[in-house]
Amino acid sequence: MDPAQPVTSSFTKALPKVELHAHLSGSISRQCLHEIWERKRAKDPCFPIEDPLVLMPPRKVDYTLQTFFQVFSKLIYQLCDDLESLVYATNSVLEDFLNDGVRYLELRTIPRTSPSSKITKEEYLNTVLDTISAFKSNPRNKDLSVFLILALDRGNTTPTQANEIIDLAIANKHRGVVGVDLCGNPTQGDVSIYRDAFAYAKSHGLGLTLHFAETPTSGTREELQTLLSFSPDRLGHVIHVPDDIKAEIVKRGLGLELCMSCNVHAKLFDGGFLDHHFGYWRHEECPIALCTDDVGFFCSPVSNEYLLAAEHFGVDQAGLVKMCWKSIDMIFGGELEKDRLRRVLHEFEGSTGSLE
Ligand SMILES: CNc1ncnc2c1ncn2[C@@H]1O[C@H](COP(=O)(O)O)[C@@H](O)[C@H]1O
Repeated sequence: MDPAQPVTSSFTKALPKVELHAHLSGSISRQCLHEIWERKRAKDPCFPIEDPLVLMPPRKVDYTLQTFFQVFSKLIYQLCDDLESLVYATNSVLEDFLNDGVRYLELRTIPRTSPSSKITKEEYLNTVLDTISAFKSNPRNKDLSVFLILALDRGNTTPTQANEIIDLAIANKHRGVVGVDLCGNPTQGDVSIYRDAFAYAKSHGLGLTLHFAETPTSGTREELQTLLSFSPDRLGHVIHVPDDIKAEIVKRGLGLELCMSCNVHAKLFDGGFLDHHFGYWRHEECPIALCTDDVGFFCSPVSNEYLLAAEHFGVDQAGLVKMCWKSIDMIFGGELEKDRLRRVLHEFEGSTGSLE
């Protein structure tokens, strides 16, 4: 590898990447949503939802928190409210990550009933897991390992429901559920009510990742101290963090899932790419995985997130590869997967001359 060579999109696409922070429903491409819509429309000409390509025009990425969460309830969940559409969408998401050069994926999703209550949480989860399993068994997809994280929707999940989701996660560990997450609208809910649920998850060997300091209101010292008291393994977003809490994160060496395009386009802080806190965290010891969050909204695949790190922060080829080496330590998928990824990255390092 020659650090003097510029970082190109073919380099970041070929770079063997891990994607650790991707919400299933937010990762569905507009084209895929459109195809699901067409199928529904063919079956029922009165299907009341407008074409996703009209509701989410091709280059639109400026989804702020005011509009963002509504798109799930008013569009995506209405389209993926039956098992056939869920399978179609999940396959499409997996293929998109594979085609972007992702070699290890931890997809996350909130087990949910469909708006029309045609699906139970168990059916939802079984369908996603069956789809992942069928995808993995196809030799064409052998380069991508896929695992699942179950998420709790803060503000919309009672402690009892949280425990039920953790029960589902524990019961499906053998099928590839590796962790749990706390997500949802960061302006809602009291995170302290999930203490017991997360302790229960950890006691069964599940990894714990938390959406952390996404907005100033969810970045209060009280909330962040509560979240850190759950002993998370990784943190997502990590935007509005006071200095003493930053120091604690560094002391613990927590893995950071940073989502540049999401944070900039959703205006989760004032400023552009150059002001993104990747610029701060990249100089700390914590491992970083650049992630997409919701590529269906922000239209920046993982390879582009690595390209942005090069363009805006001057990270060279060697720097990006080093980040990928460190990000392997963050995965919840176990030592065999870590070994596999190290082999893949090693091979990549040996072959990069041909990419330049
Ligand atoms: C700004 N980024 C974000 N912050 C917080 N929560 C987010 C999110 N992006 C997505 N979600 C959460 O994930 C769900 C969609 O995926 P699943 O239906 O579970 O697969 C959304 O409803 C939201 O609760």
